[in-house]
Amino acid sequence: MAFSSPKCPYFSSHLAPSRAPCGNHRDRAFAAPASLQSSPKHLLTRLTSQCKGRESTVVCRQEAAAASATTAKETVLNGGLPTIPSNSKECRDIAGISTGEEEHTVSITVVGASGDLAKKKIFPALFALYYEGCLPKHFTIFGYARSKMTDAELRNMVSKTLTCRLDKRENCGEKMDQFLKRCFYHSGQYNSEENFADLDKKLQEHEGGKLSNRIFYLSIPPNIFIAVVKCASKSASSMNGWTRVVVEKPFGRDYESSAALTRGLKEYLVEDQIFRIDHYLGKELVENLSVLRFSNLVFEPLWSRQYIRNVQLTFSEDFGTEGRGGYFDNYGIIRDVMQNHLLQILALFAMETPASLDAEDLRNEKVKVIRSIKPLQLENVVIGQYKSHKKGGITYPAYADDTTVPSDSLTPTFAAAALFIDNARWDGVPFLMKAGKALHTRRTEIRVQFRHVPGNIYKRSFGTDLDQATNELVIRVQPDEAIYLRINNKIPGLVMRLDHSDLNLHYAARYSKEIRDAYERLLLDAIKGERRLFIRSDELDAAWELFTPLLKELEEKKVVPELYPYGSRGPVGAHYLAAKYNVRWGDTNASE
Ligand SMILES: NC(=O)C1=CN([C@@H]2O[C@H](COP(=O)(O)OP(=O)(O)OC[C@H]3O[C@@H](n4cnc5c(N)ncnc54)[C@H](OP(=O)(O)O)[C@@H]3O)[C@@H](O)[C@H]2O)C=CC1
Ligand SMILES: O=C1O[C@H](COP(=O)(O)O)[C@@H](O)[C@H](O)[C@H]1O
Repeated sequence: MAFSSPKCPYFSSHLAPSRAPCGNHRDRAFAAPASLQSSPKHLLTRLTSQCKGRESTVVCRQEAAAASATTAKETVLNGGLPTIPSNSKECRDIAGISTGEEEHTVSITVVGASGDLAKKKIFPALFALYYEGCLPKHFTIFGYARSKMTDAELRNMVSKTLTCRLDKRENCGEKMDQFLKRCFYHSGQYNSEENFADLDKKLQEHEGGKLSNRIFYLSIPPNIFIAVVKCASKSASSMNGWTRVVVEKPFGRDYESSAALTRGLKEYLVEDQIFRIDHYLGKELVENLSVLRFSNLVFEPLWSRQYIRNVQLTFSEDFGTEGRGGYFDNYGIIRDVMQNHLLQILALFAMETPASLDAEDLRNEKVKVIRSIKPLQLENVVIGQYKSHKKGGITYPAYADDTTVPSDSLTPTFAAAALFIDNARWDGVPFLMKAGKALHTRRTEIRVQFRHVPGNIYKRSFGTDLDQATNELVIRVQPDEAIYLRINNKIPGLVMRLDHSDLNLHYAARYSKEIRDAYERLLLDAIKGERRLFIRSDELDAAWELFTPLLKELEEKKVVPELYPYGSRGPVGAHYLAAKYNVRWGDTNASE
């Protein structure tokens, strides 16, 4: 069975039944009539000739597939495999592509292969999957970009960023060579159907007439997403298997541009083919959030306004936007981190229990809770921008010192916000978000501060500051992944003195395994067709609906960000904001 390699446990173990790909067959736009499945080459010729010259090749292909489906009653199109009921073993196999290894191929085209993300994340993640035996037997990776490069040059470029697992290094060099032999390059324009048709020919050669499944990973600036999707769908989509498109953020810069992007994508794709990446969803501890909540009796009953005083979601980086100023100045930290990464974490934290782990059930709950968030008020938001700072003989630059940033830029590099969820579970509980660049440390965490113990008989032992004595649950997403619960205990001895201690699940101590990069998990899921960790379009709409009015107000009123020194803890305003809701940021304690 393909993909059920004994070395790669992920296909069998955590593959939640995925109804979407089998239940509604929405991948049809790029699929093939079953009657023709036995002869992909024949199919290719037929469909191409039928659709040639038609205004919408995609629609033409859909029609061809639909017509064939009515004649061949037992037909199905996702991957050209037989119809099977939702949630069945076979359905999972289709989602996981684990049918006859010899008959199918997966081709992954990294569009924008010459770029930073491709080099830094995508190729290394693909190699890590290969190294673990998680890619199918017949796979091919193509880099696509305008830069002129030979296959050898691509391989040379890619080889510089591949690394071996710390915990498994055997045969690494050999594996790298084998992996690189499966990587190819095709140079082309992003808006040229002809260039994509040439790519298609090369892909077909590699597929060798086998059932073809294709992923296009759009690692390019968003203004060219639609041109690429149009060309890829018209000229290089699979004729007899599935075609999926992985889309990188940013998905627009406000509600309108995001909706326009979605509309543009949906001219050529159906929703189930679109895999919008928010790489924070692929982070180990973000995925673990639901496990923590829903599989531990000790937490779920406490997960509400009754016991939780506030929730803090913080993202901080100890470096600025150097080298990315041009991109960043058009977006700012609210769009770059809050509207996506932190909001997604909030949604997972605060949602109701999904009916199942099915992607649609989970995403339904996330959408619901995002929609329940009260409109963001300007007075509940603080923005900042880092300024130059000299420390230890080094001068750290101001954001506006970047030559690609206008010197009078008002773009926030820091933001803090208080959000409130208008539902029975969370009424009145402040969810405080804080995200910033060029701060004193790099850390992402979720911090839950519980209420005071009512009528606490030990209150005298805590002095006047009862907040110091409340329990805190911290999920440290990165670095040094950990989940710890702060409790009160007696200091051993004959006198009654209390202390705070942490019950600590420290991943490095508990597990010898390296934590996987988020892109590995997400790429694997895209190959399997597992959509749980990808953003659905209505989720995206809800996220933009929440943030767009605030962003517009900030821009229209030209709100001036509070300056904070590079390497500091950010603007003081963030503390006043928290204090307004009787909250103290937990990450500002000296011990943190
Ligand atoms: N880099 C990162 O860490 C992250 C990136 N992202 C997103 O991922 C995507 C890719 O990021 P990244 O690799 O940094 O981007 P790059 O700016 O490096 O662009 C990728 C490739 O796209 C082509 N390209 C760049 N600008 C243009 C343009 N104006 N018109 C046409 N083609 C262009 C270039 O290839 P060529 O000239 O060879 O065609 C370039 O190598 C972007 O959407 C980005 O926002 C998201 C999260 C993190
Ligand atoms: O999406 C983004 O994320 C990175 C941070 O990602 P991480 O995995 O390194 O934590 C951030 O630096 C960047 O500004 C943003 O676009």
